[in-house]
Amino acid sequence: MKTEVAIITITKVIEGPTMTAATPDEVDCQQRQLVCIDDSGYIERVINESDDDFSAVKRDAEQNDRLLTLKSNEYLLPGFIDLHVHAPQWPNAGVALDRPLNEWLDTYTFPMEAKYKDVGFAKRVYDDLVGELLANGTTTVLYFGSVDNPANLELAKACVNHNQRGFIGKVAMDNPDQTPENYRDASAQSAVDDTERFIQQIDRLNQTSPIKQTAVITPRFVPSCTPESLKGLGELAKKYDLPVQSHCSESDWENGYALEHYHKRDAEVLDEYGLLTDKSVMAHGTLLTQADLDTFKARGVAVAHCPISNVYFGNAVLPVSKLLQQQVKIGLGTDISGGYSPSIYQNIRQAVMSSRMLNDGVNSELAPAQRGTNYPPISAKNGFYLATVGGAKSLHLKTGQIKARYLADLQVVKSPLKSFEDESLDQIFEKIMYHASKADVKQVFVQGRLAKTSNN
Ligand SMILES: O=c1[nH]c(=O)c2nc[nH]c2[nH]1
Repeated sequence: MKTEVAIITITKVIEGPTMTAATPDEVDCQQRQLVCIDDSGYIERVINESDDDFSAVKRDAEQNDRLLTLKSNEYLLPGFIDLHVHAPQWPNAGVALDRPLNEWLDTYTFPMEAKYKDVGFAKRVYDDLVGELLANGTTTVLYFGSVDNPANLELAKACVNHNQRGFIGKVAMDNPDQTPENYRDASAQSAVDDTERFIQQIDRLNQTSPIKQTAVITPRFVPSCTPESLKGLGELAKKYDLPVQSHCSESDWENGYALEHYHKRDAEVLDEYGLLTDKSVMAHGTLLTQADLDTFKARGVAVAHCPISNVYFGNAVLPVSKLLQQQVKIGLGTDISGGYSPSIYQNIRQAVMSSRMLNDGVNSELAPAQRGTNYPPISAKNGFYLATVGGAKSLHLKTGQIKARYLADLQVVKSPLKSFEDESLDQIFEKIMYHASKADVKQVFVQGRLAKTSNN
């Protein structure tokens, strides 16, 4: 019997220095590699300068016009994965962050999200947002949409048009006590039915889109849902084996709501309704207890750490090093617009800074030994790991690293600062983490497809 041999065609070869997380604490930096990308958008091989066929592969790519050689101050990194974005809140980025969470939601956020009944408005905002996130080096995003499906479908189409991998949720919020009349699901049943309809719409969209989009079961959070919608959504998650996203233990007010209304922690409520699975991503978690973390670990639930947003609404600092040490899945999220910045670089920096304050403590009236906590601060390398490998593991994606058989989700980044003397790749890596902005992200590839380019 003849065995079929799949013929792999290399469509692009990128030559240059690479930086990819190897472990939470180590970044593998290489001075010169060839990253060979195949026609299905996967990295087929990574070739070192010392490998026998380095020159031959480079020559062949050059002759066939497939070689991209990075400029002398450019570096190839994996694209970032943003685990928490509220797409409809993009026009509000940076607005009213001094208000408490419940007031911010009622006064600014829900009224903005209600505007997405206007599909034309949705189209304009989502086109801009998806382009902006890609321009910042973000290749995969876990999005909260809004209540209204026509707008959510526009978000999915914007991802397809811009070549971004989107995980997108129709937001379910049917509790009349905690949601405004003009912006809520009419009933628990309609919240569940509309979620199922959105799953089918995404399936249809995927039949013609090269980069697949994924529908996500999205109960907004315990306060805005009724037990009936939580139950129905848990059943849908099981029926379709889909990812789930929500907010969990995100602030004193929200934490208190579950305790007062259910006499349970919100993690327990979500778990009871089948919403904590190994495909669940829970945003914030600043107030998770050890028992909650044990549940997350047992179920395989991931935390979307949103360090900028947590400064405003979190009421505490998430002990990232504790989660890493306990091997609870964790990645990074910008939380537009609870977080004002669409840049994962900025969130890496804030994650490091918040962790240092958690370790040191903040009250100068206390003696040093009483002031802080025992959770070690995290490093820029830890932050980079969360933004790449952590996100990929949370979404079960083979991406986030520059490795054979991984998706070619990549960003070309220019070193933001001049070098005045010889610097190690490790030093350059740290300077990129601390200084890079959108202007330094020169090209972005998602599944091998060019999604951003800039000529300067
Ligand atoms: O930061 C947040 N942004 C939101 O939109 C939201 N909804 C519930 N809880 C939330 N937290």
